[in-house]
Amino acid sequence: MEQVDTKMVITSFLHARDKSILSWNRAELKNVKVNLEDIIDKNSEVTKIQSPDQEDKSIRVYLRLKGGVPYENLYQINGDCLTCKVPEGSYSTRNLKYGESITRTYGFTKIFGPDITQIDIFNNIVKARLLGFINGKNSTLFTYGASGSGKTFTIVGTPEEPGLIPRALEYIFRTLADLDDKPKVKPLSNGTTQELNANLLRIEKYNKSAILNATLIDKIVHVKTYRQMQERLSSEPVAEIIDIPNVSVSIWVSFAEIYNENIHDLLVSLPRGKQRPKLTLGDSNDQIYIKNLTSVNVSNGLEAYQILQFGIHNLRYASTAINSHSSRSHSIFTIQLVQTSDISDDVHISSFHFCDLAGSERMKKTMNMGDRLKESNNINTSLLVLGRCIENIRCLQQLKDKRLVPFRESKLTQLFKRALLGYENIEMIVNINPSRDMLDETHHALNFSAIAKEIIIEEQPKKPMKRKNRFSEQMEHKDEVEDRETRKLKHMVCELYNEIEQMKHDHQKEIDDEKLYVSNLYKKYYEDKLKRLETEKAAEIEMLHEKYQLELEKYTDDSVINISSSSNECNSPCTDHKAERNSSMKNQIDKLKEDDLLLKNELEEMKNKVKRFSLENVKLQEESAMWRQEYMEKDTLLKDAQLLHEELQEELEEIRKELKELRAKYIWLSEENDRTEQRLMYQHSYKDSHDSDEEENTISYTQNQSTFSQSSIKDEYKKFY
Ligand SMILES: Nc1ncnc2c1ncn2[C@@H]1O[C@H](COP(=O)(O)OP(=O)(O)OP(=O)(O)O)[C@@H](O)[C@H]1O
Repeated sequence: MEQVDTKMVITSFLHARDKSILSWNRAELKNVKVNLEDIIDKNSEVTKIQSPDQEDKSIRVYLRLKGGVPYENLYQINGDCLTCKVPEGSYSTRNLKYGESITRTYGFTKIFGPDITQIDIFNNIVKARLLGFINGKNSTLFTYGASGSGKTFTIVGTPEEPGLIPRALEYIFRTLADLDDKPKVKPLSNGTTQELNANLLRIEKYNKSAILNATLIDKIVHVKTYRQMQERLSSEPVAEIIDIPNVSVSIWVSFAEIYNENIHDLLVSLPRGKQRPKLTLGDSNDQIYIKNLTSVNVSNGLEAYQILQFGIHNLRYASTAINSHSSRSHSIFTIQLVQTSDISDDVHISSFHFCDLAGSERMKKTMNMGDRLKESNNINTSLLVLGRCIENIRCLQQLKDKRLVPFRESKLTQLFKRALLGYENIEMIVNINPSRDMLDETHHALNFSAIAKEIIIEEQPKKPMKRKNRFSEQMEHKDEVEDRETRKLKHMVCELYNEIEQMKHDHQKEIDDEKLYVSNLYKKYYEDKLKRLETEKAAEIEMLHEKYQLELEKYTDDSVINISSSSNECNSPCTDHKAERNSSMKNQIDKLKEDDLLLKNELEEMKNKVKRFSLENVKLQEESAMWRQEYMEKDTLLKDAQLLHEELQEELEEIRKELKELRAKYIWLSEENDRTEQRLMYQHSYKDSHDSDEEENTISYTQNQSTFSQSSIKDEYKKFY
């Protein structure tokens, strides 16, 4: 029996919180070293099996057992219950007396055994939620489990076995046939929307194509993989096509990761070596959101798949002793559905979050050091905070025990506060690796699921969100908007300049490539010529060879006849001469044979060379076609960018003109004001110098003058306009 180092196990689950997680003035919690195991032990009733009625109201928690690993005699599945036998020596039996063992039964919404396929998981867990999502409801799906238990496999999958996100995207695009590829509004991360005019739409498209064309090689691979995946998925039952009358629908996706308690945007293309900037959290009406998170409008499954792959490429993975490709961060992929009414100002946004949690892990098993160790601490701590939040919510809801839920102690729990409190649909897939080696981790995950399943969810009403009146919105944020717009415009102009520079560079490269292409054409022409010559030469050699062969045969026959006829004769003076001639002829024939062999070898070499050249040529032609296509795309982009640039310049010019006019008006009005004041001063001094009986006349005169001057100002002002 394997002896477990208890001390090591405790620290593995409950390592002290990393200082980076805490605010500088917040004290470390005292009970941070309490394990979920202890919570379970104290509240043994949490493992109770729920009635179907309770089941409907609480968080749906599913269990998936990893496939392809030895399934030992530790687990027993009875319907939706899993009975787990914990052998002696395990960390989970640390409080038991010698010889005792524990058996605990856990209830789940559904259990998926090791043979279950990805499509079964999708049909049972996500499909119904997607219909709710299309109907305007928010949903969140978590995958929880130890490192290497199959969370990423479940949520992303492989091209051969696509996971929940690619399937959900494909389902949405197959279900919503009429998508708006020119959306009227964009969902902002704070829950509000931004109206999209032609310019902003163009910027959106430009940003998207920057992601789609990030690297040509990846693009080709992703397009090919997607086509294969789509072919596979197309054999699965087709979803009913939903057409919502008088409503325009658009799909937006975003992708973020929480790594070492820092939030990063995964859909930003950065120059090589540049660090991904950290994003902060914002709070709008008690809804926590990630500020400035990129949201990309996607019009079809292929675009969505490419963007998903772009984000995955930016995710942090590392090799640990447990999983050679272990996610080191929590990743959150969000699909947003924006529905805008064609007949009113109504906008409704629904979100579906897929949250792939980083795997909980034991330091001893992962053998992590340095950066990996810090990552592990942060991962385990944020999962611990998640566990504590869930436990406290359960106590609040069921035992009416007033407890503070420590949402603020990790970014993950802050972000999903509403979902965890039961205000949104929430599903949890607990992945376990049923091998004996992972027993403690599995036990831990099962206990976590038992608490999570107790949380009660509330009915989610669909609230249409009224778009703000454009004028009032502008008045409210006039200064802020102006400021932001100017900054945005400046930034855009800079970016466009950079882009134009980049495109010039690319253009030059294209020209070089074209040159290469032309030189290849010449090369091919000369190669063909060479080939022709070689064939002709080979035929000539062949002919010569045959001729020599004939001559040789003829000569040999003659010589043999001559030699045999003369053998009986006496030694004539010409016998020696003939023998000499014979041997010289033989030498010549041998030499000719050698030459022939050499020529044959040369010919063979030539043939190989030609074969190689033609293969290279085909390759070069393919590359050239690819480059030409890319060039054409870039050219269109450049033209678009130039058009946008010109339009922006015109807009800027108009703004400058307006400002100039306003400044002239202002100067004219202030001068006019000075003149009126001078006139009035003059009239006052005139009044003082006259006696009282003239006073009334003066006043009326002054009033007349003043009225005159005011009306003349008005006239002039009208004239000015
Ligand atoms: N049900 C399954 N069937 C076949 N292979 C699986 C299954 N689940 C997981 N795997 C394989 O096991 C390996 C580890 O899985 P995966 O990366 O999904 O684990 P993880 O829980 O996300 O780990 P980490 O938290 O370390 O990122 C992968 O190679 C994956 O393909």
